[in-house]
Amino acid sequence: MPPSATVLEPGLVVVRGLLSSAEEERTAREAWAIGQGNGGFYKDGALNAAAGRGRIYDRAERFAAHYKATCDAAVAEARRVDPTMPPMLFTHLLINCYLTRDGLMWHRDIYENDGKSDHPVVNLSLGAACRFGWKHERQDEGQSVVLESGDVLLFGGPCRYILHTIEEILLDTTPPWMDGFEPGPLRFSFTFRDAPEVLGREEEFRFFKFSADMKEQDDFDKARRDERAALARAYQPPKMAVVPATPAA
Ligand SMILES: O=C(O)CCC(=O)C(=O)O
Ligand SMILES: [Fe+2]
Repeated sequence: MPPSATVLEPGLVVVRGLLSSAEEERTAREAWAIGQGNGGFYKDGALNAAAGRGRIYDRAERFAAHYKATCDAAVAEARRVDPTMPPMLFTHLLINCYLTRDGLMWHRDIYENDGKSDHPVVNLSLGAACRFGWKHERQDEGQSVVLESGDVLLFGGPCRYILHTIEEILLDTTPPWMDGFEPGPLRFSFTFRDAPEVLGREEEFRFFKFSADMKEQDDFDKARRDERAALARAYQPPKMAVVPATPAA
């Protein structure tokens, strides 16, 4: 099946059908295996990020070459359909493993380990589907999209700093290959990031919990509001040019 891309809005694109189901299964099994070891999804016998979620964050070179190939193919496809989507260079991978229905709270990817530019965050889903919500401002009504196994969501350019949430993991919506999956139904997300600033400092971000950092989220929102207010104050309506009517000959 050739990949197909949908532009949800400029800077926000879903690419579907990049991986075969054999590739999806292989990647999920590989991620589950990496997650059991040192530097995996667990710390002191418990999942390391939340009650139902474990995470791995490390530099790109730690992972097999097919991750970069998938990321690059998704970026190329998204840029083909959306000219506002910037390029990106994959430097770090965050793998989230969700074992319960619990998703992830509203947040913006504003931290150093998320990357500091408008280059897209590239997010591959495998296993159980999820409902992904997004909006630009806190007071906006959110929109949502279901991400299924194999879907790649990219947010960059004008959407790089959107507010987003994983509303729910749909544990009963799994691809056929997950029927035989040893730990049972679960969701993986593989988030590819262009974050050259943190190369060599991966240890600092291994157990990062953004729920503890909501002040930074609030500060970011306030800075946005202030910036928009300043732009609105500085705005001068364009002067209308008065063109004299040409007298009829
Ligand atoms: O799991 C996902 O798909 C989203 C992860 C996410 O938003 C994040 O880690 O910042
Ligand atoms: Fe995020």
